[in-house]
Amino acid sequence: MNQRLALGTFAVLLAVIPLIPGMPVFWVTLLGNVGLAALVAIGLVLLTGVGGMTSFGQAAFCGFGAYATAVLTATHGWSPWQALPVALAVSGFAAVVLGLITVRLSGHFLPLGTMAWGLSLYYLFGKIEMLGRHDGISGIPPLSVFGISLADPRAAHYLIWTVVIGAAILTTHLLDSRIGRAIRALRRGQIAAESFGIDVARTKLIVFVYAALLAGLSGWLYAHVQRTVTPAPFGLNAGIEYLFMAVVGGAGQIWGAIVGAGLVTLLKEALQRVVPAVFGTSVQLEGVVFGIALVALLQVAREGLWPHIVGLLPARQRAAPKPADLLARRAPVAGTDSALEIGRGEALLVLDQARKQFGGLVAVNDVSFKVRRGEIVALIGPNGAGKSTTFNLITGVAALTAGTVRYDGVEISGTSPRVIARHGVARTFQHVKLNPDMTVLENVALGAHLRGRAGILAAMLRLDRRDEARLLAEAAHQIERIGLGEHMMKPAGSLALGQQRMVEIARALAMDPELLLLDEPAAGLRHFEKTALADLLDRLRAEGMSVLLVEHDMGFVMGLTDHIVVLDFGTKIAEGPPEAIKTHPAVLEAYLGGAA
Ligand SMILES: Nc1ncnc2c1ncn2[C@@H]1O[C@H](COP(=O)(O)OP(=O)(O)OP(=O)(O)O)[C@@H](O)[C@H]1O
Repeated sequence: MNQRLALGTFAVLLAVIPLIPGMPVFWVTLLGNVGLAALVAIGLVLLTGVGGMTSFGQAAFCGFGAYATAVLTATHGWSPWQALPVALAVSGFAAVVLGLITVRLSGHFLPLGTMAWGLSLYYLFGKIEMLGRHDGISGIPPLSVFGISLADPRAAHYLIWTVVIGAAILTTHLLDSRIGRAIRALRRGQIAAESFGIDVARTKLIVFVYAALLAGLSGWLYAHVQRTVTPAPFGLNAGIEYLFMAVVGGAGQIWGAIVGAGLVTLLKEALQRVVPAVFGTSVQLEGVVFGIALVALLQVAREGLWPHIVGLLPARQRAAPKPADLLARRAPVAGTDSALEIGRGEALLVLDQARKQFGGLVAVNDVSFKVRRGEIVALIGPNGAGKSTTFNLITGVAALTAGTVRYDGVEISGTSPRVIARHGVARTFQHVKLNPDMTVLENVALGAHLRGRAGILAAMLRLDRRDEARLLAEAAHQIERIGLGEHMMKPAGSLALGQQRMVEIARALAMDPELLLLDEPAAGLRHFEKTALADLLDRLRAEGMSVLLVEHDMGFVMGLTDHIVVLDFGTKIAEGPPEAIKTHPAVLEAYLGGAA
């Protein structure tokens, strides 16, 4: 039984349950509640488990959806289906407003921020006259589909679960796409993601709104199933429960959200029956036992339940794409290699009196140099000389205190890493910044992000497959190029450090850059790997690419580069061809001190 069959079996079970003779309506209603909660939890998995943004306030978005449809249908006589787009728009708009404020928060301020609006919106719902204050709104009409009323929970069950399974499938598709990779990069590799042209703030907002829309949809369904809304189900407590569902199911697992929703809902229900029977009704211990049970569960299954469930299923039948198949789909990139030939020898990158101060420390002291087209330039100097800071000034990671950086005649100082990436500047990092849980192929495909077009809707509806195949083919080509083809489908975190550095180079090449910035590319590489890297850079230069590298391995630098710039204490002390630098007195003094 493969996973698709498992899903099919699950769907059939769901379809059959209401038809079982004698099945109490109560159980069908409970299953519907699981579905409604699962819808919110799917959004939370994307937001928290995948995107790394913890939200305690998700229940409030259910409230927006539920109250919007309650007002429109119960008070103004709209049909539920007419009210649906408005309910979603209200939830989405609230998410944009709250998201613009919240997603920029980092660390513990983000969850605290979500708690703050979770609490305040709950009180707001209970204060507004139009929303019926704490009594809420009743008399909400039931849903009907093609004239069939869904007032009976058994009928509503089918709609709820069709929506849940549909949402899970669409969200799974979304994650397996160009935008999905960008979302997955949010958790660990934000600086790297920006350096490859991914708009991190926008991507965070997209995820935030997506999760809120699912919550709003759940709220809309809830209102028409319950037929009455009050503030209680949309408060902070409910927000915490949704978060539990997402985490218990398996924080990064879309299908785990359904498992988590089922477990938490059923556990709560069971405890409400069992605990009073054991301890009596005078002490309300259900909440305490519920909390202890969930904490104990998370101790046993730290990654949530879904990985354990998947472990019980037979291995995934869908084979990983074969590198050769991927490569076969690679289309030649229009106007790259030949375009690089144009203007060889002209200045491409120009630093003019670039300066960076950290308080009183001058890390980069009015440094000027050029990188010409088709040239490999090395930036060398003792530890703390200012090399990485200079890289950060060029790539927009750090802002200049004074001076300018021009790229291809355009001033790029003061612009963001994303904009600089769009100019055709790709980089690697001194401390490797890969997403260890993503495969090598996916990591490298992140580098090709700007070369793809498909948006979020295309990804969800699987209309992006041609675009996706092209990006993966390009990534596969670059991985083959650096000699790591056999590792393509492994998690990047499982590779040796030297190999991870090479993967970063492949990722940078996947961007199809004109200028490649490499921060200590040979660090951690074995001798034969350094030789292979030097050969690769030599070939890239022959193709017309420009390279600026920071490197401590002098043998590597002297044998490869055309031009060397030497920094010491932030100041340029020499520049010239390798032969001149080897014997330059100031360089010998800086590296060897008085012994020179
Ligand atoms: N964010 C920062 N805040 C304060 N000081 C910093 C910051 N970043 C770098 N520095 C300081 O600036 C100086 C230059 O650091 P930088 O990392 O650019 O040197 P480097 O030549 O790359 O060194 P290494 O070869 O050891 O990586 C150092 O004195 C460093 O401590």
